[in-house]
Amino acid sequence: MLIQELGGNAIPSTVHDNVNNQNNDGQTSHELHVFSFESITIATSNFSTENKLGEGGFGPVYKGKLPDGREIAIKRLSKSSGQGLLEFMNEVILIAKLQHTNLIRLLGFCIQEEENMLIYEYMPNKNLDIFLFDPTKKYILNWKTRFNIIEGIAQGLVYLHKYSRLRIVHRDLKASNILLDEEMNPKISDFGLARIFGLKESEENTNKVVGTYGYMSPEYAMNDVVSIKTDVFSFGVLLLEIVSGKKNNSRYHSDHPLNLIEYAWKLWNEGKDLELIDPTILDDSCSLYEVSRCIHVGLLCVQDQATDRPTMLNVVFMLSNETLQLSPPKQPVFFINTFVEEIPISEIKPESCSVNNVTVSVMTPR
Ligand SMILES: Nc1ncnc2c1ncn2[C@@H]1O[C@H](COP(=O)(O)OP(=O)(O)OP(=O)(O)O)[C@@H](O)[C@H]1O
Repeated sequence: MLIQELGGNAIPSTVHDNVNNQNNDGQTSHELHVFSFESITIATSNFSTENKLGEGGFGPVYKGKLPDGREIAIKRLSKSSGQGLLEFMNEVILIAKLQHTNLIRLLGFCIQEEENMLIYEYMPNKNLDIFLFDPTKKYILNWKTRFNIIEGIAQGLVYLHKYSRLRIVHRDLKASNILLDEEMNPKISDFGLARIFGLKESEENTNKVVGTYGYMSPEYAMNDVVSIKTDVFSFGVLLLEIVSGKKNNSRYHSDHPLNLIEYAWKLWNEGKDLELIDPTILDDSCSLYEVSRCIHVGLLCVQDQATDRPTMLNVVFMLSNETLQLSPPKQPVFFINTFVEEIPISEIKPESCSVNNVTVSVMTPR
């Protein structure tokens, strides 16, 4: 991996060592820029409010413009995130090694005294959440675009789970973590929360819990068990949200307080699954067969038992191979038993979930 220094920033030698060690593992070599704080300050007009793109659980994100005209996004990690230099460097190395058309690309990093920043390629259409759940913007997402987004996310996850050499579980997959380029192609973001798995390990208990309410699988929400099937569950929720234009952490159905998963399963079981479709996608280009198959695949992904869920590779196969017979999805039990009464979030697992995009996380050193 080639590191280029922009602007003469003072980098601790361990940073160089850590990054350079990655040269030995046979990964594709590419450039990772070290940005000076000065260059970032200029690019963001001194971190002006106009350049602020938003704020996530790890701090604010700013838009910047480099002298050559390139646009960038700067994630300014809050000092209170508990992230030390080592964790930061792990994240940098991890992300920089991941290269796939459906993953956001890390261009470099900046270290200023106690403060760490990640520099990404800029995504002009921001994220999926902004379009999907906005009554005026959702029209921009026709079915063809939505299907392309679904397929892209699935491909990105297959890469993370299977082909990236490291087995990576994202753990916080959700609509706001799907960034969109100028052509509305999806790029999965936020790998700061991902965890590297040893090749032989398939799942583990972890005391570092990060995730978002509505997207967390039962075994993760209740027992902190993480595996690639945790992401499959979140992908299933995302798929149902993309098809329906509805959020999973809301209640649907007038008589019973069903969440999106329960509602989708009920409709599917009654042979009325197409009632789930967001009416805004119903035009001539919309293949109802394709939509129906997506709902079916989504329901297979959100099954309570991790072992019942397909792998992301299977998901890609199911989405692309129309003749493949799909098994019936099992009825969701977990949500009926635990969430049907509006249990206050604080009573479920206050330290490990988020509501309305505010993620609350327990961060302990690795
Ligand atoms: N590379 C990027 N290009 C354009 N916008 C971005 C980029 N990265 C992040 N953003 C935007 O910045 C905002 C904050 O993003 P961030 O990933 O920090 O938080 P989040 O995903 O909204 O929340 P959480 O931290 O809970 O996952 C979001 O609106 C996101 O769309």
